Order: sequence, then C-alpha cells, then structure tokens
Amino acid sequence: ATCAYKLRHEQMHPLWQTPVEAPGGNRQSPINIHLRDSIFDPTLQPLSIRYDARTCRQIWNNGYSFLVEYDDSTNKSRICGGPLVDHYRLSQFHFHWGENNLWGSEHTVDSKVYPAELHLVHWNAAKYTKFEEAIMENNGLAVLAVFLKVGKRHEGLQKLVDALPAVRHKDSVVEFTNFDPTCMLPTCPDYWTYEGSLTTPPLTESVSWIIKKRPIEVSHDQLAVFRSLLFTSADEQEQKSMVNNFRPQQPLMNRTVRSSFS
Ligand SMILES: COc1ccc(/C(C)=C/C(=O)O)cc1
Ligand SMILES: [Zn+2]
Repeated sequence: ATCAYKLRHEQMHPLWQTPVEAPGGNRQSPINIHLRDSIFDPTLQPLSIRYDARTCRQIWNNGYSFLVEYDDSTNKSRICGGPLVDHYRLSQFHFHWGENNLWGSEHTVDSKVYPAELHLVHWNAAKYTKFEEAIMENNGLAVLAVFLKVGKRHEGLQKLVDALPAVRHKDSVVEFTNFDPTCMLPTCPDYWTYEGSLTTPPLTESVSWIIKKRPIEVSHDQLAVFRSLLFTSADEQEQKSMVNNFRPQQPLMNRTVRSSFS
C-alpha cells in the first residue's frame, strides 16, 4: 500500500506537481476522513435529493475532467436538508480517477482510497442568482461525493460511458440529455459532512461537502473508458491520457467531520 501511495503521488496531474497554494487556506479539500475523529451529529437531517432528467443538457471535456451539465435556471434538480440550510441547484457532475484501480479518489476513509469519486456540484439558489457568484461565497456550494469501486457493471452509467468517445479531447462538447443522476447514488442514506473548498482552481472555500458512506460499483471496463479521455485538445501535438486528475490531500486544520450515522 505504501508503494502504491508513493506511486500515486509521483503520477499526479501536472496541475498539482507544483503545489498550488490556496487562497487563505484553512478549509481546503480534499481530506482524509479519520473515522475515530468524526462526530455523529443527531441533529443532521436526511438529505432531500430531487433530480429531473429533463434538465440534463451536455457533456464536455474541460481538460481536467468531463462535466455533465444541467440547466440550473429552475429548482427542478436540487438538494436540501442534510447539513444544508438553503436549497442548492444542480449545476454539473464530474469524476476524478486514477491510471489504475489502485487509486483515483480525492477523499479517503481512514486512508482507504477508491479508484474513482463522483462529484455532483450544486449552488445556493436561495442566496445567490448564479453559479459564478456562489463559488466565491462560503455557503455558496454543496458538493455531493460518491466513491466508486470496481465490481459489477453499472447499467445506469453505461449511457454516460457510451458518450465519452465523443468528448475525447479537451474543449469538445456533445449534447447529452435525459440522464437522471439518481441512478448513481447509493441507496444507503449515511454520509459524512465537512466545510471545505473546490479541488480545482479557483480552489475557493465555498463548499459544504456531503460524502456518501457507501460506494457504488462500476465495472473495470466502464472505468477504463474514463481513462481513454485526453487532457489535451485535438490540435495539440502530444496526446496525454486523462488519468490521476485528483488533488493532493489538504490539512484538516481546525475542522471536524460530522457523520449522519452512529
Ligand atoms: C468559474 O470557474 C470554475 C472552475 C471550477 C469549478 C468547480 C466546480 C471546481 C471543482 O469541482 O472543484 C467551478 C467554477
Ligand atoms: Zn471534483
């Protein structure tokens, strides 16, 4: 495990090879969730998640991950409850993954790393009028994170996997509709939550993280298609595989991770 851990750091995405200092930097993400230090909070509400497949619009490769983007001009797809005071609209979801099945997730649980991690990004539509505004505010975003493990084929994910070759290169975009992300959520309601940041620039400290305890299963072959994407655009000389697009873990500082379960 230590060699894999070391190897994982050597293979990091170029973006992170020179440590990117964070603005202010006392609530950065991702982190390791140390179970013994997490605190059960009985006042945490159940999460209320409502997604409408009809708000799904497109997939694009932004050179760091692939994003599935949603129309966020209404509250049709939104989350509330859990640790959240307001309702947050779904803007997009994306993933982080490794070059192999040994690592890839951004968060870890007692240093256990998963091969990939899903992030569903939502913004506070009760307090702000658009996403770009919310990312700068400390209660602006809520990111729902789900770990992926390699196992049986995920039927609901296949529609997404089949669309990826169309966005192989950076800056490519393709219409993608009628996808309900609910199919990628574990049925178990248990989660951890803590206050953190974006894990790619601008790294703003605006995120309420909600991390599902249970992973979902995807097949080896489905995850392999993620690795067929490229960091580089079609006109660039060197084609670089889109792998290891996770940020190094950040100091916990003066934070506590709460759990919705005892
Ligand atoms: C306006 O530019 C942005 C860049 C990145 C992001 C996100 C949502 C980053 C992340 O997922 O860590 C948001 C806005
Ligand atoms: Zn992410």
